[in-house]
This record gives sequence, C-alpha cells and structure tokens, in this order.
Amino acid sequence: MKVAIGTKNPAKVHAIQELFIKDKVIIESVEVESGVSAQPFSDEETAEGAVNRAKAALHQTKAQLAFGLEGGVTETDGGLMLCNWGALVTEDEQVWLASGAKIALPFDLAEQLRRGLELGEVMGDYANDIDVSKKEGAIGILTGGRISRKKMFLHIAELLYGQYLFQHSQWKH
Ligand SMILES: O=P(O)(O)OP(=O)(O)OP(=O)(O)OC[C@H]1O[C@@H](n2cnc3c(O)ncnc32)[C@H](O)[C@@H]1O
Ligand SMILES: [Mg+2]
Repeated sequence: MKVAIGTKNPAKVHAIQELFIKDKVIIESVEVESGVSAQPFSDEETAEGAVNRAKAALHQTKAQLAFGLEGGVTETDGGLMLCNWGALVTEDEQVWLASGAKIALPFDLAEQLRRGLELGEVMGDYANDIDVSKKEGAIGILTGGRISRKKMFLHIAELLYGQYLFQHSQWKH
C-alpha cells in the first residue's frame, strides 16, 4: 500500500511513519498548498487546511490513502489555544477528520499572534530556535517536553486511521 502525507515537515512526516511502523507501507511525503492562511485562526480554517493538504497529496502521488495535518490557533473562553487537525482521504474520496489536544498559549504569546505574527516565528523567538515547528513544536515547549508535536500528530493520525479501519472492518453494521 502507498500512503501519502502532504508536507515535508519532519514532525508531521515522522508521525505518519510511526503510525505504520509495523506495516509494509510506502510513505511518500510531498509539499502541497494548504489553501488557507499561513497562520490559521480557527478550528474551521485549520481543519480546512488539513483536508486541502490530504486531497492535494492524494492527487500528486496516486496513493491509496493520504494524510493532511495542519496546525493553527483558535480563540476560546479560556484564551487563544493551539489547535491541530488532521484529515485522511482515500482513493474513493472518503474523508475522515480528527483534531488534537488543545492547550492555551501564555497570554504574551497569544497577544503576539493577535497582532499578526505567526506561531512559528513567535515560538522561534521564545525558544531561541527557529526550527521549533519541525522539532518539539509549540506544544512540546509549553508542556516541558512531555507532548511533542510528533506525538500530538501521531495521536491525530491514530484517530484518523482507526476510523478508516473501523469502517473497513467486518464489525461494521
Ligand atoms: O511545512 P508545513 O507542513 O506547512 O509545517 P508548518 O510547521 O508550517 O505547520 P503548519 O503550516 O501546519 O502550521 C501553521 C502555522 O503555525 C505554526 N505552528 C503550528 N504549530 C506549531 C508548533 O507546534 N510549533 C511551532 N509553530 C507551529 C507554523 O510555523 C505555521 O506558521
Ligand atoms: Mg506551514
């Protein structure tokens, strides 16, 4: 089976590689457009980016399954929160969606995003490492290393692939 992922970001690609670690699967990562803003600012926009990435990756690679993973932020009563979404699309154009765990950004970081800066830049400054989004991510920094961006995206990927397997299992009604 061939599986595609619509990004070259190692934090995302490694999550999909780990999802299929026990399976004979060829994983192809391709750079695609998310079709949403560079810094998505709602759950809806972030989810849309994930779906666009998955569809674009499927078309570019002719894989049987394609994943799109997208990071964003969303305003809530508890402050500006990190939000992450994933989409899985299949050859026959079925789409599954899943979101990741959410945590609030510290107020000073949230204010920088509200002023128009991107999370990647803000976290780069905060952690003194421009490549944070390719490594532990904002969620990794803000959880003291307990939940890395890869781990968070792996959880989303498990939710996606689990739904796909359930629908294709003999237990379905
Ligand atoms: O190459 P791609 O797949 O685009 O990887 P990315 O790191 O840019 O990831 P997204 O486009 O999904 O993220 C949207 C924006 O939010 C930033 N971002 C999202 N999650 C992040 C995280 O955990 N740590 C740092 N930056 C993050 C990212 O840099 C972008 O500006
Ligand atoms: Mg990006």
